[in-house]
Amino acid sequence: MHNFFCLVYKMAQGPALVCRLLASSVSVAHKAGKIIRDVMQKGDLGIIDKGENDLQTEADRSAQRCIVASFKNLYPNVNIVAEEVDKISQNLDVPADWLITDLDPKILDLECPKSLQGVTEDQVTIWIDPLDGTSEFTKGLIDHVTILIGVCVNDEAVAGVIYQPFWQNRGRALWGLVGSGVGGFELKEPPQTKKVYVTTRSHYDKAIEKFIDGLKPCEIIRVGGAGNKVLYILEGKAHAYVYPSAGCKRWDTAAPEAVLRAAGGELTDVYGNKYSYSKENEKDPLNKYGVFATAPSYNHTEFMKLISDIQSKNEKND
Ligand SMILES: Nc1ncnc2c1ncn2[C@@H]1O[C@H](COP(=O)(O)O)[C@@H](O)[C@H]1OP(=O)(O)O
Ligand SMILES: [Mg+2]
Ligand SMILES: [Mg+2]
Ligand SMILES: [Mg+2]
Repeated sequence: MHNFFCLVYKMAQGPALVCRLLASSVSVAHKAGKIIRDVMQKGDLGIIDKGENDLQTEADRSAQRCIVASFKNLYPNVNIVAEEVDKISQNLDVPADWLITDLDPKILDLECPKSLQGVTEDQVTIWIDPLDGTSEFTKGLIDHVTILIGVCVNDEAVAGVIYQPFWQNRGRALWGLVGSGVGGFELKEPPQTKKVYVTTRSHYDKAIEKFIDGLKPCEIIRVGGAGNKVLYILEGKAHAYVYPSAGCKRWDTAAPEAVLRAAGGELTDVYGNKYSYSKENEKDPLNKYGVFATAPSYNHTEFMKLISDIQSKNEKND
């Protein structure tokens, strides 16, 4: 009888906030993906260099405006942190059809994990990377590009969407909800015969090369984007993502971490510690101690021991 009243109460309340946020993320990502494809098709990318090897395009700016305006409209009390901070990207006066109010019905049907059912707007921070893999985007390597929307509760990334705008020319949304599962793709295990690691394409340097060399014998794949590299793990093309350097920010890892963790994998810094996704990190969003992510079947603690050994060896030789 008690369960019956719980069910009636839940139905009266509607889907939990975290599920609504994830459902919005999927719907908004589809629109932002279309915006990115349209910019690419027009051909005028409007490239700006924000720093050293740190590009931004019209697609980054417009996708961010669409995503942030849509979230602010539906969830005015949720904290939102997005990558692009210039005036144009922050202009939320967007065309009416960029304000997405749809909620993906498949996600709304999910059973929200008990621990997330009572979450309120003030506990939530959404970390948004409107276009991850900008460097690759400007070079026409469109398969590396993703849109990342990470739903975080207090410190933790609990739900997220990795959206590939150029997947089969129409795009697809891969999502995860920690404690519930993943969807939008087929989760695959990496090969058992050899270890495959995925790392940066555009931010490679001597120090990273030396670090990676310590991981031999293994295969190294170099591709762009944090979202894309986590997809390599999720789709069984790599055992781990290795980025032993500062450079990625919280918006690069929030969504990938949530999807990967929902699948049973792990993403931490070089010491095996989780990054915090609370809104306080907006002032200093840098993932200072690198990014190390592992597949569900690959023991993260053991991998981090291997990483620690490589670091010690490198320090001794320096
Ligand atoms: N040094 C850096 N400066 C700016 N962004 C970086 C840097 N290193 C990594 N990133 C961000 O992390 C993503 C993954 O890095 P990499 O491809 O080098 O492994 C990049 O696509 C970029 O995101 P974005 O493209 O959204 O600016
Ligand atoms: Mg960028
Ligand atoms: Mg990024
Ligand atoms: Mg970006």
